Amino acid sequence: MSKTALPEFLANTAVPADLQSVILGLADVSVTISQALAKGALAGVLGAAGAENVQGEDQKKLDVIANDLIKDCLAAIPTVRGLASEEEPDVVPCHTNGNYLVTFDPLDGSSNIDINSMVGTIFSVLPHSGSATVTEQDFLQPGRQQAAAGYVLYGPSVMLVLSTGKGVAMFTLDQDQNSFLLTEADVSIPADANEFAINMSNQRHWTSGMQSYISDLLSGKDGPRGKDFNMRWVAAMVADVHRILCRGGVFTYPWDSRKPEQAGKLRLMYEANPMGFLVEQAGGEVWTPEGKILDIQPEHIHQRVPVILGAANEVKVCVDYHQR
Ligand SMILES: O=P(O)(O)OC[C@H]1O[C@](O)(COP(=O)(O)O)[C@@H](O)[C@@H]1O
Ligand SMILES: [Mg+2]
Ligand SMILES: [Mg+2]
Repeated sequence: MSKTALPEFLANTAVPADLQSVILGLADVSVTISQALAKGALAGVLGAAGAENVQGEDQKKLDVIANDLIKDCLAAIPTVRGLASEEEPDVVPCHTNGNYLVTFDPLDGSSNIDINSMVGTIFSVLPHSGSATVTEQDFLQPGRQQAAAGYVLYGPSVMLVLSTGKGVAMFTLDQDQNSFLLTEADVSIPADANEFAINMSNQRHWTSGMQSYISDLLSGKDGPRGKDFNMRWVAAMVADVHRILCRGGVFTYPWDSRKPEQAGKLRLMYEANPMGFLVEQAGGEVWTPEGKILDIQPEHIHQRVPVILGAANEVKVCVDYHQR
C-alpha cells in the first residue's frame, strides 16, 4: 500500500488550511536546506560565517543560509503574521492579515555541521491574537498554546516530525519525489527509561541535585536505582530528542555555575517549547527543576531555560532529586 504524503495527512487530520500552508512551507524549505547540507564542502557552505548572533554565539555559514531560506519562505506565506529566529535579534513582521507566528532554530546542533554529523531545523507555530503591528509581546505565549511544533532532522534520512496537538507523526523524505511520506503515525515514549543524555563534561558545574541524580544513574544496578543506564550525547538537541521519541530515555541540559545568571543553554522559544510540545504529545514529561516548561510565561524571545525531558517516570525522578 502506498504511504500517506504530508499534504494528505494534514487534510485527513483536519488541520486548518491556513496552518497547513505554514507546515507545508516549512517542509518545502527544509528540502532545500537538506540539499545544501548534502553538498557540504562541494558547495562551500561549511565553516564559520565570521559573525556572532544575538546570543553571542559564533555563526556557521549554514546557520545564516538556513535562517535566510526559512525567513524568505515564511515571508511568502500569507498566513504568517510574524517570525522570530534564534539567529535574528528582533521579531520580523510579515503579513498583516496572517494569523500565525512562527519561531524557529534554523539549524540546531551547529557544532556538528563541520563533522558531517546530525543537525536539524526546529519550529513552533503560535496563534496570533495581538496587534496589527507585530511586537515581541505577541510572541510571549506559553508553549502550551502552540498550534503546531516540529523539527526536520537532517540525518542519513531526512525526517520531519510533527504535532498539531493530536499526537506525534514522523515522515521520511522520499528523495526521488521530494515528498515527505508518513512512516510512523503514533509516536509514544515509554514511561520508564534506561538511557540518559547529558554533556557529562559539565558535571562539576551542576547543582547538587543534578550531581546526585547522575551519580546514582552511573552507579547502575549496584546503586540506589538498582539498574544499569546507558548514555548517549549527539550534541544536537534535535537528534537527542529524536532518539528519545524513537526508543525512549531522558535528556537534560541543566543550569550550570559557569554562567549563573543564565538559566540554561537551551532556548525556550526555539528549542524547549517545540521539543517539549512533541515530547508531551508522545506521552513524555518536560520540566525545569521548578515546573513544567510548557506552562512558563516567556519574558523575552531569546530566553533560556534548563531542560529535563523524556520518559515520564524518569523525568519525575530527576525533578525529585532537585526538590529534595
Ligand atoms: O556543545 P554542548 O554544550 O554539548 O551543547 C549541545 C547543545 O547545544 C545545542 O547545539 C544548541 O543549539 P544550536 O546549535 O542551535 O546553538 C543543542 O542542540 C545541543 O543539545
Ligand atoms: Mg539549537
Ligand atoms: Mg541553532
